[in-house]
Amino acid sequence: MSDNLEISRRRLLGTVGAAGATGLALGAAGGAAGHAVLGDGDGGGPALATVGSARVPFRGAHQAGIVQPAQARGHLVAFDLAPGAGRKEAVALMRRWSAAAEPLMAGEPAGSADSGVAGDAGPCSLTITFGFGASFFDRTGLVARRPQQLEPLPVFSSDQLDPKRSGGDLWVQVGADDALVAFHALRTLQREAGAAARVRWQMNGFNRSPGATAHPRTARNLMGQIDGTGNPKPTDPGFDGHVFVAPGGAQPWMTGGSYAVVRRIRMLLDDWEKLRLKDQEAVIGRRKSDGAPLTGGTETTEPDLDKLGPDDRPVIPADAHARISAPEQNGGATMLRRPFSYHDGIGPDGTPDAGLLFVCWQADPRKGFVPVQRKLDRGDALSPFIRHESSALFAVPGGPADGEYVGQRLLEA
Ligand SMILES: C=CC1=C(C)c2cc3[nH]c(cc4nc(cc5[nH]c(cc1n2)c(C)c5CCC(=O)O)C(CCC(=O)O)=C4C)c(C)c3C=C
Ligand SMILES: [Fe+2]
Repeated sequence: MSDNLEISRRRLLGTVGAAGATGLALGAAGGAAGHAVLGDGDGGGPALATVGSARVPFRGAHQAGIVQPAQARGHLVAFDLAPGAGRKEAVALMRRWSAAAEPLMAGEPAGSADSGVAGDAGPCSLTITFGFGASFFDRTGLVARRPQQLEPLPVFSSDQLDPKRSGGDLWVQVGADDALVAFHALRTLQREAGAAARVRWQMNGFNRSPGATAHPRTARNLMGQIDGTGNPKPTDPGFDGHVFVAPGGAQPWMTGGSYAVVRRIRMLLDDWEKLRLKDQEAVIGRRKSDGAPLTGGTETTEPDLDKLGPDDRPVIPADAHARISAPEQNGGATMLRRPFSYHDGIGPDGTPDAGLLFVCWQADPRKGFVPVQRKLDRGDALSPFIRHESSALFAVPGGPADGEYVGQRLLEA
């Protein structure tokens, strides 16, 4: 491998939160965390370089849709078990969902009744991830197996949460680099839910499409910022410990699993876009153009939090979002952010309902999201420009072994 290729590979590895990474990055990052992306030479399919052929395995130590780069299209859907449905119905549902998810992620029809919507497409990096909310354990009589990590998130002073779009017994995250493939997976799973579960809320998101930019740079959000730079990398020594539940915990069925915090965060774009570029950059503490810290360098340069400007004030302001949320400022609290942007239309007053479907992954939300959000809630310069509108927390079990369905170790232990 030439030096240049080596450098670009390392940079690509740093873009785990970005859509649009190449097959090289997908394979390398996935491999580090127990996943591989299949393509070229895999059964004589199309070339690895095409978006359609990238495939993420359904089985493995961890579920898919956590360490892979966030896809161009995402659907987040919470279901509630139907009245009267309990553990038996939940077992049957997870069996059906797993039986459908495995072929779909391989780019194959989900049984003979497949609608054919994704018929001409490859897997397109489709991932389907399943999680359980705290209420699932009450509904199924499994309270003794509810992890302490699922204790309700604290109420934050800036929360403006809609209960109808929060919580849920079950959660499905669908991501794909093609909108038809993503829709097809979502619709198939919704049909498979049958009478056992009903949709509680659904959120649809997007990211940059693979190949849209030649820059191997982290993706931008709808405020225009490069978002995801500080994410832990699968190649970091402590990555697995921060993101995945280690063996030997109080709930063995969660080994290899992770906890997903989901927040629908509206961006108050009319107010944000009125700010001058300099002020927007001060809110985050990074340059808008290339994501570099205000103390200089490139996107991957460490911010110098102690550096003072000519006015003797910190170059990265005390209330800058990236300063306040950094692990070093929060006793090491670390999470893997894997968001989708959303746009749900423009209100009668011309205000866009747009923002971030913030999804973050950690081995324990009490040591990841919670302390960081507590701090942001107290004095983040970004707060006047965002609004947390819904919230949910899910236990996402490890990936299924051969012959298993997702959640079997919880439901049948
Ligand atoms: C509680 C966790 C966080 C919420 C909620 C959150 C919302 C949020 N963030 C941005 C934009 C950016 N965030 C950035 C960094 C960053 N944010 C969090 C946590 C939350 N953000 C962390 C842990 C970090 C990394 C800090 C670090 O390691 O230094 C950045 C800077 C670039 C980057 O590192 O990603 C941006 C930009 C928005 C717009 C938003 C809500 C809508
Ligand atoms: Fe952030």
